Amino acid sequence: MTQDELKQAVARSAIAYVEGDIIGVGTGSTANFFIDELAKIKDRFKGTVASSEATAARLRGHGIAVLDLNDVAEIAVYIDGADEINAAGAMIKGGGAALTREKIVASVSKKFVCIADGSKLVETMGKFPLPVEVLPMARNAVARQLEKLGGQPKLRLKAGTDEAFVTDNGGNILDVAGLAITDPVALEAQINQIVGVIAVGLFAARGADVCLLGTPEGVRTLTY
Ligand SMILES: O=C(CO)[C@H](O)[C@H](O)COP(=O)(O)O
Repeated sequence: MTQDELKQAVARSAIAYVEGDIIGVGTGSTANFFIDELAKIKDRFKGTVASSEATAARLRGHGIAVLDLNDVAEIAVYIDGADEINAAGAMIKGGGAALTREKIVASVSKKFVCIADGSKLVETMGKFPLPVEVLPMARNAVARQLEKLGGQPKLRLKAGTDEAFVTDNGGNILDVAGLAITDPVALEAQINQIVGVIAVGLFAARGADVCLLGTPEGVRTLTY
């Protein structure tokens, strides 16, 4: 099976977790497969809250309503991919640059269902460089603080240019290599304290409740 077929399989399995009137929807290639599956059952719910402009556009393209989070009191379930996930359900996210809105939508959702191909399950997180969204004026100051934590931050660039990538929120992203994340909850709290950080792509204090992991033998369900 290809990685895309594994992603498609978990996206299909995630439909069983759809509940409530409003669905929280993540960002990335796995989330895109999920959106395509969600479109098939769009008469079963009222609308969605999207974690990025790209996700909102794909949902609207399927004729699915996208609501402003300010108009939503409660989300029963948030479904999203991950760049890495560990045995406790802590994740690295943000490869697709949507970490801040993903964290916000996840924080108001009762259940977080992570959908990922099997390659994302790791023992110790940090091989995937940790994305940190920062205010542009603070990016060098934050980078120096991240170096003190043992990381090697690198400014994410717009593909094919040497200009800084700009997120949906007007932020920049530092991708931090070289961190062996043995205590994800503590590191998340520590990075959140750095002035100029908008959000860190460590989802540990609020990790996944369920992970649907695509493997060649079928979809494995991990619960936390
Ligand atoms: O956090 C994310 C976007 O900000 C994605 O969930 C993460 O990058 C995984 O992406 P993909 O499903 O394409 O492997």
